[in-house]
Formats: sequence, structure tokens, C-alpha cells
Amino acid sequence: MTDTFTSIPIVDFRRLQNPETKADALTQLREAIFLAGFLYLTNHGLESLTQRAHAKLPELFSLPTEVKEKCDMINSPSFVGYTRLGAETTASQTDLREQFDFGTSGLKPWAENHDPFWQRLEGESQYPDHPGAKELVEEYISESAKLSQEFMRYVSECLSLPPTTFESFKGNMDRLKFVKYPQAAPGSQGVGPHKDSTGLFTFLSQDDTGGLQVLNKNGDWVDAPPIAGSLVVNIQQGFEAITGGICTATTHRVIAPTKKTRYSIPFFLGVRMDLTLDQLRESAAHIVKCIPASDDRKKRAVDVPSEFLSPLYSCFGEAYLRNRILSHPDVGQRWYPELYEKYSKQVLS
Ligand SMILES: O=C(O)CCC(=O)C(=O)O
Ligand SMILES: [Fe+2]
Repeated sequence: MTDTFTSIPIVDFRRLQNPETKADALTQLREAIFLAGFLYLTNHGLESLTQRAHAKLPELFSLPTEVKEKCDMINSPSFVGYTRLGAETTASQTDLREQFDFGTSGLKPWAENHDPFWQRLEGESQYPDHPGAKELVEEYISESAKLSQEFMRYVSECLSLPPTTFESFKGNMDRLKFVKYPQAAPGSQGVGPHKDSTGLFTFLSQDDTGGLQVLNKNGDWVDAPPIAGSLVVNIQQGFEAITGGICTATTHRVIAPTKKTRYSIPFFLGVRMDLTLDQLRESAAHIVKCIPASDDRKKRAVDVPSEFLSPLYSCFGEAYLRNRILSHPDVGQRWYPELYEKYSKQVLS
């Protein structure tokens, strides 16, 4: 195994499911997790659903502005809803994308008097007023949740852990986004360099445009060109924290397209928000002990704490809320004015 990657590995889900090929496929999965933190998942079974969803996206984004703005994220303390072009910031720069954010539906509503403030992140989605939109989102989230649960079992197995190891870390709310990147001048920022921070794993369906890039350990940007029918899966900071930093969340970005509009659909598998730093340290220590990683990697795991685990925050939920407030400052200022003031002044060490 070399020290870094120059292309994104491919893992065939069907080979993980087939007892005859499973051992070999688990080895590939482990290398992808350790080496890149990114992989293409093929033969995952959601091919026709992702195709149907992509066919719907141009329609949804071409709805009249007033229809889209009726479900504007500014209405939502849970940061779900529509974000117009230019209202999102990553790495201190404006992203050139427009998007709808949704979450798992039917969760218990936030109760001001006894739920913690960050629990308000879990709330009902706002759907664009368009036939079939809500049904499509609900089906997409429910199918992706099933796939991601099975995927996580294989991840546990490839790390020599019992298959259900990570299940108790799963949160109540998964998130889904429909994203549109309009054509822009060469080199424009579709979304700036970032690690996904609000969950365990991301499952991304991109169209055939290209533009997604992943940072390797030498500091080079590696293209993740579209592979028809595949999902790009990556580790989020929640999973990095749970594995004590051994499985790292990898930085990525999207260069805005120059020739045509790009659409993508990321699904974010949620993490349990009530986990405190101490609880996490304890379970991470246990998990790290079992994972067969090199001593060097284990040492690095201790040396490189995730920013998600900053002692500035009481638990995952608070770190997550901070991330949402700073990414969507208009929504943050409206619903959490005091926290906005506090978080925007903090510097993460
Ligand atoms: O649109 C994409 O391909 C990636 C989007 C992304 O990285 C994100 O929204 O976190
Ligand atoms: Fe991302």
C-alpha cells in the first residue's frame, strides 16, 4: 500500500454482498477507507432511483423564484429548505450553487422547555410546492438510509470490528440535498474546500459534468470524475471522531462547471448529537484498540484531533450547530443571534 492516492478507489457493493467475493471486497474497502477516505460504490441497487431523482432536478430548480423562496431556509431553525445562489459560504468564500436541503421526516418536534438547544437542528423539512417532490425526497432518504446501514456493517467488518459496532452512533436525522451549480467563469468556486462535518458518511450521486476534487496527503487535488450509476462515498468528521481519527475525513471541493449546469445529490448519514467529548474518547479508545492499523497511524490518530471534537463544544450537536450557523450566516443570525456572535468570533485550534 502506498502512502496516498492519485485516483479514487472503486468498491463493488455486490461483491461485498456475495459470500464468495466478500473477503476480497472487504480488503478493498479497508484500503479505500484508510488510504483515501473516499471511494466509488458501484452496484449499490439505487441506480434507478438516483436516475429518477436527477431527471426531476432541472424541473425543481426552474420553479419560479417565489415558489422556491416559499420554502427558503431562512424560515427554518433546523437549516432545511431552499438556499439561493450566493447565500452560502465555505472557506470564507461564497459558493456558486443553489440548493434544497431536506431531512428525515416524522421526528419528534423540539420542545423548548426540556430539549437541549442544538436538538432544534432536527425538524420538519420544507418541500417545494411541486407534484411528487415530497414523495421523491422521502423515498430517497429512506432507501439511502437502508443502503448506508448495510454499508456501515461492511465498514465495521473490514476494520475487524463486529458488524453492528457503529449502529449506536447513528443519529435520528439524515440529510439530503439537491444541488445545482450553474455555469461560471473558469476556476470559480462551486463549493470551497471542506470536510463533511454533520454526520458519519456521505453518499453522493453526481451527474456527468465533473468538477469534484479530493485532496490527497501530498496536498494535490485528485479528480473524482463521474462514473455512471456510482455513488461517491466519503467519511465525515463524525466517523473520524468515532474512530479516534484513524479513519480520516478527507477535504474535497467542487470547481464550478464552465460548459453546462452541474447537478448533484448528496445524502448525509446522521450522527448521534448527544455524544459528549468524554463519551466519545472512551468509545474511540476502545474502537482504536481493535482496529488493525499501523502504530504510526494510531499515533497520528492521537496527534490529529478532529476540529469537530473541539473542547469548545459540549457535544456533537453543538459542534454541528456551529457548522450550520457559519455556513448559512443569514439563517444563523435570524434564529441563533447570540450563538452567531459567539461562534463567528471563535478560532478553532
Ligand atoms: O456537489 C458535489 O459533488 C459535492 C457537494 C459537497 O461536497 C457537499 O455539499 O458537501
Ligand atoms: Fe462535501
